[in-house]
Amino acid sequence: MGSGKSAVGRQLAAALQYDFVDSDAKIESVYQKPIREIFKRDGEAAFRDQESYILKQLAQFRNQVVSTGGGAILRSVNWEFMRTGVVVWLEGAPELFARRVVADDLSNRPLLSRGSAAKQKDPEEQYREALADISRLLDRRRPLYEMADVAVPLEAAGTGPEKGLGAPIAEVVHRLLLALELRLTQDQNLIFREPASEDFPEAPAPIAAEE
Ligand SMILES: Nc1ncnc2c1ncn2[C@@H]1O[C@H](COP(=O)(O)OP(=O)(O)O)[C@@H](O)[C@H]1O
Ligand SMILES: O=C(O)C1=C[C@@H](OP(=O)(O)O)[C@@H](O)[C@H](O)C1
Repeated sequence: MGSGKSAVGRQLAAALQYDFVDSDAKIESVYQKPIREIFKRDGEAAFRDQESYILKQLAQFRNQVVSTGGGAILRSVNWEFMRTGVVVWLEGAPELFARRVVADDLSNRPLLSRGSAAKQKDPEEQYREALADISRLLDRRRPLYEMADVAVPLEAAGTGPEKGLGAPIAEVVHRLLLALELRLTQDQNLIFREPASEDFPEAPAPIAAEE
């Protein structure tokens, strides 16, 4: 949430001459509803089913960079799909993510609980609330993010996590490519993992879109 998965993923795909797919955007186009509506009307569990279903479809393809939602790590079945590729964690401080999502668009981030009413609040208050929500999510999820194949730090050179200053997107892509190269010299198998097949575990059936 605000780590830059979409922004970095898009530039990484361009550098590699791969396709770029944002799984949240795919969910919105397949189910014809904004993510916030899916959460509001159908609930988080329905969203997670749709997310698993889309990740399973995407796992059939090669030569692509997939930017997932930040909660894709929550279901173990999703790891089977994501691990048909190399899983990257963009690792940063909650302060950095909170600053970005407040500057960006809180209204389409339903897990930032007070996001829908946030537009009326002053930026300092929005930041404090987003920071509390993101810190809580990160604390719970950190052990899952740590399962990624490659971790890329987002802090700008010379600043600590407490300052929360982010490196520019191009610098993050550069770090990612270097980390990937290093990781692949340690473990060639990462790119020779079994191709997607019919043997995949079933993704939960997504609920049908209304209307
Ligand atoms: N390295 C970066 N430096 C500055 N702004 C960034 C960087 N990465 C992302 N952003 C901005 O932060 C916001 C959230 O980025 P986004 O790619 O949507 O994150 P995510 O997909 O992880 O939720 C966007 O406005 C994006 O332009
Ligand atoms: O962290 C999460 O559980 C979620 C993150 C969102 O994606 P971003 O990480 O791109 O904001 C989106 O998938 C949904 O709101 C749930």
